[in-house]
Parts: sequence; C-alpha cells; structure tokens
Amino acid sequence: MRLRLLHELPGTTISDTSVAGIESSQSRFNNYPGLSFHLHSPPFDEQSAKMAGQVGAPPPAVSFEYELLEGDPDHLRTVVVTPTQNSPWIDPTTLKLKHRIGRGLFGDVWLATHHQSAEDYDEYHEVAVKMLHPIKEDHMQAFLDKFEDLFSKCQGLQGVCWLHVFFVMTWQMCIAMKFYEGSVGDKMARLKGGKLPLSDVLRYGIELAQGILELHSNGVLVLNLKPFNFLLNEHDQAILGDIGIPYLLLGIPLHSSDMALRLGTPNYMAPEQWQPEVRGPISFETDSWGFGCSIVEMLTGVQPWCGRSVEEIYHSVVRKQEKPHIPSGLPPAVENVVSGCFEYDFRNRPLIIDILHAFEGSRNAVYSDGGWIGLGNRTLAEKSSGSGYTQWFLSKDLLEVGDTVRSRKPPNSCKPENMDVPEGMVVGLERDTDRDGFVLVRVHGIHDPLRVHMSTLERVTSGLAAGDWVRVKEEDKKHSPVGNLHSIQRDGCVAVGFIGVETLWRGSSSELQMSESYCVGQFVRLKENVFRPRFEWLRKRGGAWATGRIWQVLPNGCLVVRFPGKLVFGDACSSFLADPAEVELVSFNTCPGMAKKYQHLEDIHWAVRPLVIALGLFTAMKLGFFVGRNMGRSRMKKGRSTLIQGDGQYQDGHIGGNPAWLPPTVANILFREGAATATAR
Ligand SMILES: Nc1ncnc2c1ncn2[C@@H]1O[C@H](COP(=O)(O)OP(=O)(O)OP(=O)(O)O)[C@@H](O)[C@H]1O
Repeated sequence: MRLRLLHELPGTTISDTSVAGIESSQSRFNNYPGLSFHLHSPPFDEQSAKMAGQVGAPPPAVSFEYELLEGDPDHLRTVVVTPTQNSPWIDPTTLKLKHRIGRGLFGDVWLATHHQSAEDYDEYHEVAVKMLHPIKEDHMQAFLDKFEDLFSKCQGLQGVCWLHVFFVMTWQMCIAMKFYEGSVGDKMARLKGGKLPLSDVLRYGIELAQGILELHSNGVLVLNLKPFNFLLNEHDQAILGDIGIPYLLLGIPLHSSDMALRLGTPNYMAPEQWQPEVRGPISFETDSWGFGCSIVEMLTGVQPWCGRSVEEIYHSVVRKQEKPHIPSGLPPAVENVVSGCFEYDFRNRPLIIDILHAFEGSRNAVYSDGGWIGLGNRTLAEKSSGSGYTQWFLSKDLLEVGDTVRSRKPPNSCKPENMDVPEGMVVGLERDTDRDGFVLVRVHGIHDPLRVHMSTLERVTSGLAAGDWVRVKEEDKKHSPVGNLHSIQRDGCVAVGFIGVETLWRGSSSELQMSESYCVGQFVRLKENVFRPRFEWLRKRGGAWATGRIWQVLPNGCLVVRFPGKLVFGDACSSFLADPAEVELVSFNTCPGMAKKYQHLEDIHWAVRPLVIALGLFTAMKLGFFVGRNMGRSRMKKGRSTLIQGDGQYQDGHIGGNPAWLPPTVANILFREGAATATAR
C-alpha cells in the first residue's frame, strides 16, 4: 500500500441536484478561507432526478454545478490511499460528484461518475462516494493509519461492499465504493407494512452473517448494522455496506460534539456500545446485538425503539436493561439465537458463526400442522445447561483432552457452589462432536476418572480461568488495574476487560495476577485513601464514604452499586458506578465494634434508622409509663405522708423519682406523663 500526497485536486467539480446539498457543502467549504464558489446550471440530469426520487426527495426543478475556483493549497490537499495491486483502483481526480444519495450519522453518501478515456474508448461508471464528517486535524494521521489497515483487510471480501479508493478532500475523508441499486432498508420502505417475508429475512440474514464473519475474522467490528447499511446487488444478494466506520472512529474526537458519544446508530446499539470505556468493552458480540435488531426490524417492519429519543433509548437499553420485542412464530433455533443476541452481558450472546448456523439450519423450514418441518440438524440447541450460563457462553470455550479443569462457579458468585472437581485433568470426551456433553476427569486421590458434565467445569491455564478477577502487575494510568478475564488461550494469551479500555485488552497471562473478586450482593465502600474516585460516590453525613451494595458487575469489572441506606425519590440517580480497584468489601462480621456494626445495619436499608428511632421512642415511652406509674404510686404514698409531713417533702419526692440514666428532657416529659397518670388514678 502506498500513500500519495497531492497538493492540488485540479478541476474538481461537484454537481448537486439538491439546493440543500449545495448550501451545506457551500457553508462547509466557506469554513476554509481562500475558497470561493462559482455556481452555474448544468443540463437537467435524468438519472440524478431518478435517484433523488428513489431516496424520497422530490426531483429538483433546477440543478447546479459549482467549481472550486481558487484556494489555499493546504485545504485542497488530497491523500490518496492506493489499494493493493489487483483491486480496481480509480483515480479520485476522475470522479465527478453528481448528487447526494443520503445523509447518515457519519457522513453523506454521494453518487459520482467515474470517467475513463483512452484513444479507443470513453467510459463513465457510477460509484458511490461516502464523505465522512471532518475529523480534527491532529487526529487525521491516526485515522489514516487505521483506515489504511482496514482498507487492506476489506479488499476482495465477498459479502462486503467493494471499495475503490479512499481520499481526503478539504479535511473530509471520502471513500469511493461500488454503487449498489439500493438497500434492504429501501426495499422495506417500498413494501406495504414495511416487513419482509421470513424466507427473505433468513436468506439476507445468512448472506449478511457471512459478510460480517469475513470482517470479524480480520479483527474488524462493524458496530453499525442496520437495514439501510445492507446493500443489495444486481442478484438481490445482501452485501454489507458499512465497513466499520464507528470502529475506526473509536477514540478519535470529531468536530461535532453531538457525534462524540455516538458509536453507532442509537436504535441498534448494544448496552456496552454507549460508553465502551465505562460499560464496555465492545467485542464481536456487540455486532450480534445490532444484527438481532436488524432481523427484528426486517420481520416486523418496525425499527427497534421507534419514536424514542436518543436519551430514552439509552435509558431503556442501558439503565433499564430492556430488550427489543421478538415476534413469535419463528423457527425455534432462529428465535433462540435472536433472543440470545439481546443478552445484556455480551459474553452470553451468540457469535455471528452461531447465528449463521441457526439461520442456515432453519432456511428450508416450513410451518405446517402446528409445527416446523425441514429443520436442520443443529437447529434446536438446549436453552440452558442448568448451570446458569447460556449455551452461547459455554460454547466459546470447549474442553479438550489434557486440559486442567475445576468446578465452575455459578454466575455472579465469588465461590464455587460445590468442589466436586477442585482440580483435575480431562482424560476423555464422551462425544467429541458434542458441544454440551460429558467429559472424563482424573482427580488426584480418586482412582477412576469422574464423569462430569462439561458445563460444570472451567478450563484453568496458568492458574487462571475465564471470569476470574485479575490485576495487571505493571499499572497503566490509562485504565483500571483490576479487570475481568474474558478468555485465556492454552498458550497463555489473555483478553481482559478493564475500565478505561474500549476494546478487550490483549496480553499474556504472565502480566496478570489474581485479584480480590467481587459479586452481586456484596457491600463495598471506597477505600479511605481514595480522594478523587473515578466515578461519583456518595458520602455520609460526617463526610466518610457511604457503603453501597453491588447490584451488577459489568463485563469490564465496573461495579454498578446501589445505596440501600439512602432513600431515593423520583428520578434521582439510584445507581452509581465504581472502579473495583478503588473499593473494599464491608461486611457485618468484619465491622469492628458495636457502633460500626450498627452503622453497617444502617447501610443495609434506609428503613433501619427510622425503625430504630421509632423502637427507641416506643421503648422509652413504655419505660416512661412503667417508671411514671411506679413514681405515681410512690408519690401517692408519699403524698399521703406529705399531708402529714408538709410541702417540702413533696418536692423531694419529685427529685428522687427522676431516673438519672434518662436525658433530662425525656425524663421530665415521661415524669410529667407518669405524674399525670398517677394523678388521674
Ligand atoms: N455503495 C452504495 N451504493 C448505493 N447506495 C449506498 C451505498 N452506500 C450507502 N448507500 C445508501 O446511502 C444512504 C446513506 O448511507 P449512509 O451509510 O451514509 O447513511 P446511513 O446508513 O443512514 O447512516 P450511517 O452513516 O450511520 O451509516 C443509505 O440509504 C444507503 O443505503
């Protein structure tokens, strides 16, 4: 691959059939001093009008063409990324932008013509040019490096949009790609009810899954799967039209602050995609969520979270953990896999290969006599193995003979429920091809190998197993030192989720050590030496850090904590986030002294304090009655004697009846009540 830097783009012409397009382009170019426009009207372009009609815009009465007449060469700088030798590279200077096809979150797509001429031929081809939103100048090189890598990975992929060339024009990145007739989204828009028949959904689903799989095998995430990004070729085959622009933009600030938080299209975004460095990381299964959303939309004709604002979608997906509604009546394997796509923790979701298998197995399924017939072999997998883990989670790490294993902890638990296998070695697989079968495990001290269900075991390599809490030996300020181990290969390569890293951290097991583990239900508090926590945390009245209870553990180890000791009203934020490296465990047993133990009880529930106060008052009143009655009796007795002895003794009797252990005010009230009772008698 070669980077060529041109200092001028000679004869650049941009034609547009839409006045709005001109205005936006004009204002964009006007941001750069030294550039000016010359507008003139070209002849009416029938094809442009047809295209404009296709995307819903009325054919314009008049069209314009404008030329860049002069300018600061710096702003006309064009970087041309030349693809590999055997791909159909085109010279961007021969492109002529015709009109805008559509406007997406990440930029505009234009129809352009590519002119090629020689002595014996003169050819025009249509291409689509995606013009991305401008990127800040100082991040341009980082983006170009990432793009160059992606561009080479996308070359020659069957199920992915064909890319011709990449160039930069006035700091705007442009990708020239093959022009397709339309998208699945366009097709749905033309249909009554907007939904596709199941057979089409399964066919497109298979074609798209194959395209996504190609990108995933090259380590690229799409992060923007949606029907309008599924292009249709001349054979009505679905082609992936987005090559992972949001993935390229990860960590690269954009000019528009509005765009900064968007790492995809909100309606199709997975929970971890909203804030990957906080609620992430994003992974291949993030695309499974977007795929599931697209399938649901194709089946129902309704976009997930239709009509909701970005904030409302965030609230539903991230905070309330809601899932898109899956229509009923689907082949069981398809329903099962699509429902798996909407698991909150991406580790529990199927991979694209699982989706592909489920769709392929159901492709020829026909519903007849109240059941599905023609299902493939692998269509109906068990929903759950009974271990609490989804089948998708378990299928990501299959055991092999020679693996060291131990009993698997139940999900969200710090300790194993049973220690049937404290440590053992797999010596046999009952059925090699079974993804969910039994294995024979040799355990030290037991003569015969144990026959154990695979799902109850986890593989241990270098003392670590997926799901363990780990700490990096050498801290990196960019991310939390404590995280959650997602996978460990047999060669010791690890993938870990850390707060502060948007994607999985990859390294070697030798860089990690075991860390204290946390699970749902435990009480935690910020360590005393933490003065500026990563996330906001509540304080008690005296200023000390409050104690909260772990409500959820995110895939990067981030703790979602609630404060049961605080009463929350209305919309007030009920959950807080915590970095596991900044907290310590608090439990009743470890609280020193009665006062601390009582404080811990107060942290467990907001009702403890009012209850204790009420109980105290009640006890005090009861005591008051008791003391008062006794006092009353003795006063009666004394009263009788004062009648004999005189008033001075009466006063003494009052003083003598005041219990020394009660606070004076309470004692006086109680005494008065007691006296009143006694007087009444
Ligand atoms: N190569 C192409 N050929 C034909 N049409 C295309 C091509 N690429 C994109 N389109 C169409 O252009 C329109 C705008 O695409 P674009 O990808 O910019 O927007 P989007 O899909 O709405 O949003 P996003 O920017 O999030 O991808 C869509 O209707 C899409 O189907």
